[in-house]
Formats: sequence, C-alpha cells, structure tokens
Amino acid sequence: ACQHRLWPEIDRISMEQLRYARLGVGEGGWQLFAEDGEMKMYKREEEVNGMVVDPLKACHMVRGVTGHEMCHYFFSPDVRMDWETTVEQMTVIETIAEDTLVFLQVHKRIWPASQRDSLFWSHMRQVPDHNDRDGHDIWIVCNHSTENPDFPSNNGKFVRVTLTVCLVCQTFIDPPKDGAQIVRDNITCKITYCSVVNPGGWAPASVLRAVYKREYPKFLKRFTAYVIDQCKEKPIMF
Ligand SMILES: CCCCCc1ccc(-c2ccc(S(=O)(=O)CCO)cc2)cc1/C=C\c1ccccn1
Repeated sequence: ACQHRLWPEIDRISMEQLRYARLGVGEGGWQLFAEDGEMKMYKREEEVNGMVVDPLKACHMVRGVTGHEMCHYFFSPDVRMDWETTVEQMTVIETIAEDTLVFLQVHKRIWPASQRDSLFWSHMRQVPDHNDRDGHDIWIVCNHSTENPDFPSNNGKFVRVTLTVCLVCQTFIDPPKDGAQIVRDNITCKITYCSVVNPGGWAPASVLRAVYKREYPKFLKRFTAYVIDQCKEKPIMF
C-alpha cells in the first residue's frame, strides 16, 4: 500500500480525521440533535453553494465489543449489506491493500432528490494511543471520496456525492477481580463517528436535514446492534 499513488493522501486524511474526531464538541458550534441512551449526535448547519453539507459527529459508548471489532465490521465489504440500509448496490472496485479498498456504492434514492452514488477509498488502521492512561489502542476506519476514470462522476445515471467519514473507536477494559479472564462484560468501546456528505447536486435543504435527523440515529443504532450481535458468541478480537 505504501507505494500506491493514493497512499500519501490516505495517510494524511486518515490522521487528520483522527484528530478531528478527538476534538470535543464543546467548541465549534456543534448542536446536539439526537440522543438515545449513551448515543449523542451533533451537527453543524453548513451550506456550500446553497447545498446542505452539515457536518455530523456522533459519540457512543458500546459495552461488550472492542474497537477492533467495531472497525472490522464497519470496513468489511462482505457484511456491508447486512447493516448498511442506505446502500442499494456496493462494489469493491480496487484493492489497494488488505486494509485499504476503493468502494463504489449506489445509495437509496431520497425522494424528491435524484439518486446518488459514492466512490471512496476506505482505510482501516490501528493507532497506538500513548497519551491515554489505560493505554488502549485506537482503531479507525476512514472513508474519503476519490476519482477513478473507469467510473466517471458524470455517468448520467446518478449524482455523485463527495464524502469524508471516519469511525474512531477506543477500547476500555474494566479488569475483572482476582485476575480472572477478561469477558465481554468487562469491555466497553467508545465510538466517535464523523461524516461530511456533499450531496453533489442540488437537494432541498429541508428534505436533507429531515433525512439526516431521522436516518443517522437509526444508522448508528443499527450498525452497533449488528456488531454486538455478530460478536457475542465469538472470542474477543482485541
Ligand atoms: C440527496 C441525498 C443525499 C444523501 C445520499 C447519501 C449519500 C451518502 C450516504 C452515506 C452514508 C454512510 C456512509 S459510511 O458511513 O461511510 C458507510 C458506508 O456506506 C457513506 C455514505 C448516504 C446517503 C443517503 C441517505 C442517508 C444519509 C445519512 C444517513 C442515512 N441515510
């Protein structure tokens, strides 16, 4: 992967997104728009050329799974259609490395806007987290739009969105007493999900904001429930 032409961008954007995800929501005009138990979702209202591109940041704490497991299922193309309800078709159009793929996705149409597709590289990596007391590693998946001459955005069929998404996960272990083996009940995963999606062409602001308000909480709840369910009978992947 290190010699691939996209590698410098992949490395830079992934690390930028890690820093961005770890910034608190205290400053920068974030407004809480949805809450469900441990899950808190924030957004900023931003428009680019009259198009809604509201950045989103979701924070969640999930008991019983590790950050590695969360990122593994978020990254894996094999299970994408099991949890990702916004997608109608998904293709891996390039394998840059085993931890770096290029996806082409057709998203479900959001009436009355025209149907969208997205083309993005997806990179998963483990980042040692030295500045954290209980020193647990951080796992990240970063998805960022890219171009490919074989899949031009002006393909006439779909409007191409541009997006940057990151899932940053940190595992916390509450060690059991008397040195017993760690079980799932002893682990918690702190999740930060950030996304900026530019719809690529005009879409009514009211429709987009309503969709995001309704769909993002469902999206994250569904994904985390899926991972919990997939992991519960399996050995812990630290
Ligand atoms: C006018 C309609 C514009 C929006 C269409 C759209 C574009 C992109 C995306 C999207 C959503 C999640 C990712 S990801 O987190 O990287 C995982 C891989 O799929 C990437 C892209 C979705 C949707 C469409 C609907 C929508 C938007 C958020 C939430 C729920 N539904």
